[in-house]
Amino acid sequence: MSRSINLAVIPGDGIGQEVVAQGLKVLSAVLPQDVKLETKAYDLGAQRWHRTGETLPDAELESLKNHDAILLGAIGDPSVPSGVLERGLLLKLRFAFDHYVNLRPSKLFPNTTTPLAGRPDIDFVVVREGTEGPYTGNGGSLRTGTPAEVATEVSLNTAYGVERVVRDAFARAAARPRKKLTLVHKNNVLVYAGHLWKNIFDRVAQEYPDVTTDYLHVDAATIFFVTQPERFDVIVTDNLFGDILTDLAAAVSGGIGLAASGNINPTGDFPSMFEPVHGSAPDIAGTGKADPTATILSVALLLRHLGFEPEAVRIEEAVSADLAGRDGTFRTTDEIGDTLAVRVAG
Ligand SMILES: NC(=O)C1=CN([C@@H]2O[C@H](COP(=O)(O)OP(=O)(O)OC[C@H]3O[C@@H](n4cnc5c(N)ncnc54)[C@H](O)[C@@H]3O)[C@@H](O)[C@H]2O)C=CC1
Ligand SMILES: CC(C)CC(=O)C(=O)O
Ligand SMILES: [Mg+2]
Repeated sequence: MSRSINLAVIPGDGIGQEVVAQGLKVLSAVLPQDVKLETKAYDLGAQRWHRTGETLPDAELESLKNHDAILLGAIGDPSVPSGVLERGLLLKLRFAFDHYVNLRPSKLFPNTTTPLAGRPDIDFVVVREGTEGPYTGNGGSLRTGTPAEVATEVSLNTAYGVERVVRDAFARAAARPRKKLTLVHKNNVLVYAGHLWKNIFDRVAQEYPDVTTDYLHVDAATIFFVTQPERFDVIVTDNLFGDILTDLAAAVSGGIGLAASGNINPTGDFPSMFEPVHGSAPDIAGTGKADPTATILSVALLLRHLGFEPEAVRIEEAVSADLAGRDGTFRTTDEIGDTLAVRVAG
């Protein structure tokens, strides 16, 4: 049987371009010869916007649908008004392709730095809702720019949207050895959205008697991410809380340069999109300091999603071995990519 991967690549802005180049290098190196890899690069991001004023034209959105998956670097640049690309390109993709499961695993690899005492055993996954919450653009501003300005940014939560992501999280928890699922929200204050989440969570829990469940308010969850991260196995939460918690998760488990993610469309109606958790890091773009490992681990998630499990494991093992061997000597983005490409090929 001949196998192939038809991959869309959106390098995007800042370090996005640098880390995606390394991700592709490792992807090419890990694939067996009988797998045909076709890539198509999409020129989307700040440069395109400056040139044409476009963020994500319909023709490109249509074309992106024809791929097996998307590899994205990062979107956003200080030269573009805040939100234009983040909303008009990145979130537009996540919403248009119904990426309702934003999967963000955290693992403390050997020999990596953590600010936490005692190197706790961190191995959890955040299932962040990806299409609703306060990120839908459901807001507005009155008397803009005046001292009497009023702004709203309403969090949208539908029973349909919450139930499908909660179900996905229960299924993931049931498939893991510890079988534990924590709902994180803020239902002591956000009573409407919070109770919708909690009620659906409790109802679906009845179908999973083997899964231990837990609930934490998001503020308390931040305490436990730092003091007791080993208590977490699978976490399900809304779009905003999940965004914030996963940067914190990255910071305690080796750094933002190691944090991978997948924007999954579980129904397979649209291509899923894989990207590092971090952004375009304008402060280090062009310096060679960007760690491409997060993107390379996102490539592993992409391969697993497409059914290339052995290749995904090879990348994860190569990263683990590479991190174990790091002695603190600075290596450029390219050097890390080259090393990992050699490791996965060997
Ligand atoms: N998925 C995406 O495309 C995302 C885009 N952004 C956008 O990126 C731009 C910058 O956002 P920030 O808030 O500064 O977040 P950021 O994640 O780009 O950077 C935060 C800090 O982490 C460091 N960092 C990030 N990735 C790193 C890597 N691979 N290796 C080493 N250090 C790394 C940066 O140097 C910076 O000090 C903004 O325009 C923002 O909207 C932010 C987050 C996600
Ligand atoms: C730039 C945001 C829209 C995305 C973000 O910070 C994230 O998905 O982690
Ligand atoms: Mg974020």
